Amino acid sequence: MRVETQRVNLGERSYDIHVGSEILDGVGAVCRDLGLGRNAAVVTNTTVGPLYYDRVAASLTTAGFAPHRIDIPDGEGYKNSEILNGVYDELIRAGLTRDAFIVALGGGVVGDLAGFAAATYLRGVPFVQVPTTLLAQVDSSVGGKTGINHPRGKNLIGAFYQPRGVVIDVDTLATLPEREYLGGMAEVVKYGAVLDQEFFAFLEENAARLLGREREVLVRVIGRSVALKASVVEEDEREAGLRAVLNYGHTLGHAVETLTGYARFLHGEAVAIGMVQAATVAERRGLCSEEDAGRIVALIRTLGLPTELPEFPAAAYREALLRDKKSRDGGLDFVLNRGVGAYAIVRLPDLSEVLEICSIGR
Ligand SMILES: NC(=O)c1ccc[n+]([C@@H]2O[C@H](COP(=O)([O-])OP(=O)(O)OC[C@H]3O[C@@H](n4cnc5c(N)ncnc54)[C@H](O)[C@@H]3O)[C@@H](O)[C@H]2O)c1
Ligand SMILES: O=C(O)C(=O)C[C@@H](O)[C@H](O)[C@H](O)COP(=O)(O)O
Ligand SMILES: [Zn+2]
Repeated sequence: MRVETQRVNLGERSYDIHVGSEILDGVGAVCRDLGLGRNAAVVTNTTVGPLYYDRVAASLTTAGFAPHRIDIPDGEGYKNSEILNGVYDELIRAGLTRDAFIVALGGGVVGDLAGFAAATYLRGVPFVQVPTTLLAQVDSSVGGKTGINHPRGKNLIGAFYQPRGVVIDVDTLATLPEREYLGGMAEVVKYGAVLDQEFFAFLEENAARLLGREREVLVRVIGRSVALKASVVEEDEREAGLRAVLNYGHTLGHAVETLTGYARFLHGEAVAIGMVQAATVAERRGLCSEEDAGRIVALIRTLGLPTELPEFPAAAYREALLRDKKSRDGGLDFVLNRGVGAYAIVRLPDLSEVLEICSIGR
């Protein structure tokens, strides 16, 4: 199969995203072409490591690198400062100096945490993303948002730090559990819902093929998703404005994740719930017809994702929402869909409207 390469144009921080089949064995060659130093810390987790570490390590060794394996425990609940400190300990124990680099091999949790370790270890070493979940392939491996959660809120500690390259082997999705695969679909729906009407229609028409994980359709969907994300990041790398569009569904989604202790819903599931609520708010505000809001909800349902907000007191939602990074002065910028395939970022001076429309606290 062909390998498609897309460039993320960010001046001296530009990099390539390679998407294809059987390209895990090419990670070493990509790192060599980037001119990276000899020592590579491969951060992975206790699930992905046993599946894919050996292949990545072999390709690094063949390309002349010395790989060091660092395993973290598996789960969103471990995207925290304690585990991050453990990674620093391992980097120091291995004696890795500034000419070393980090390879993040895994899903978004590994990518975010390893990326933040790379941003901060010795004030910054290069890193390469090798995402192995659908979510990480279409979203978290691209764009340079790295970080960890805080018990009071999602991704509250982090840095913008771009990878030097991204290697996406779609074959790794063959071992991904169904629920995780569907969770990744939520971020795919997000791109269509607010950025690309044609892509949204393609997803509607090809939902069955996507559910069947057909490789051809997956390569196309991953390719379009990263292209859409790259175009947003190129315009607004540090989320001064436009990039907030990638947070569609996340304001309530993050609140749901925090309130449920990162245990009940996957990130993508929480985003799916948040998108349903955002479409409802958009409809009530006259930004979107009932039909278009219905299409968004229907696609989310077809892809087997949840739509119902879990019950918590309004005060709990209010507190969680105000911790959103788009919040200031008691209000927040809320990303809404304008029909299907376009967006509006609306300033909500207080949260009562959202709480009322979403029937929170009733
Ligand atoms: N930085 C960003 O721009 C960005 C974007 C979206 C999401 N995120 C973050 O990403 C995280 C969610 O990422 P995720 O959905 O990838 O979750 P995850 O990293 O927890 O991975 C999901 C599960 O799949 C397993 N897994 C990974 N690859 C596998 C494979 N190929 N085969 C079998 N099992 C595999 C993992 O071990 C884990 O159990 C959240 O923390 C979210 O905040 C970040
Ligand atoms: O890349 C972005 O920008 C995003 O918002 C992508 C989101 O899917 C992702 O979940 C991100 O980590 C959310 O970031 P946050 O700044 O809202 O914590
Ligand atoms: Zn997300």
